[in-house]
Amino acid sequence: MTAILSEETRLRDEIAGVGRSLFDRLFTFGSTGNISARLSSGEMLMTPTNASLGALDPGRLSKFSAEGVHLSGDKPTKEAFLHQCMYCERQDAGAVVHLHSTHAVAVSIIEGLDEADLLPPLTAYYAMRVGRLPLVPYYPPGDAALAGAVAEKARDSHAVLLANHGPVVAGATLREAQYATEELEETAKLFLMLRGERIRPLTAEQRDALARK
Ligand SMILES: O=C(O)[C@@H](O)C(=O)COP(=O)(O)O
Ligand SMILES: [Zn+2]
Repeated sequence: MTAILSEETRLRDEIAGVGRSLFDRLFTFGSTGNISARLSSGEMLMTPTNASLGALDPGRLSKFSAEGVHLSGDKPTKEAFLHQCMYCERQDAGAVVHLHSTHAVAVSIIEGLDEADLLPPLTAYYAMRVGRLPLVPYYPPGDAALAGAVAEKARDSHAVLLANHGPVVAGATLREAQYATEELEETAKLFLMLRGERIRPLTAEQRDALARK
């Protein structure tokens, strides 16, 4: 007989599976990064603080009410406010992924890039999955001011890059947030590989046509 899993059980398993996949493929390291997902009730599941994304226990994820009160599970990620801010600004968001992926972190440290949109649209897939990438000024991890600064940039973009820290990406589903975060990292890698070369990114018209799809 096929067991029918509840939405929450499915989402818990998915968070652990996505975390393991990202960790195993070196998209984040140690106990860096955090993941959250929103249930249709508005309640949120988040990864616990100091947990490795490679070894999450679905039953120990932190659960929050729709109003942001910690209800159960382990002590939540110190970026819980940041995740909640993303959901406030992005009404369509069903999940948020934050990583310390190496190439994106490197881009977050470079001086002199366009802080309203750090990476050029090198490929169609980047334009479709990520779009624009604003820089959020530096604040220490877990600082309440970091959450406010993210909210300001998230109004116009589902993906932001925290200065000297890493990407935060919202998606309608956890898979969408995961794929967009991976695309951001690969494009950051391409951008660094191509520094010093003459490049031909997509034009504004080509990018805008893809963003509408
Ligand atoms: O960079 C940090 O300290 C946090 O943003 C992070 O990535 C991991 O913190 P926890 O989710 O509290 O473990
Ligand atoms: Zn972090």
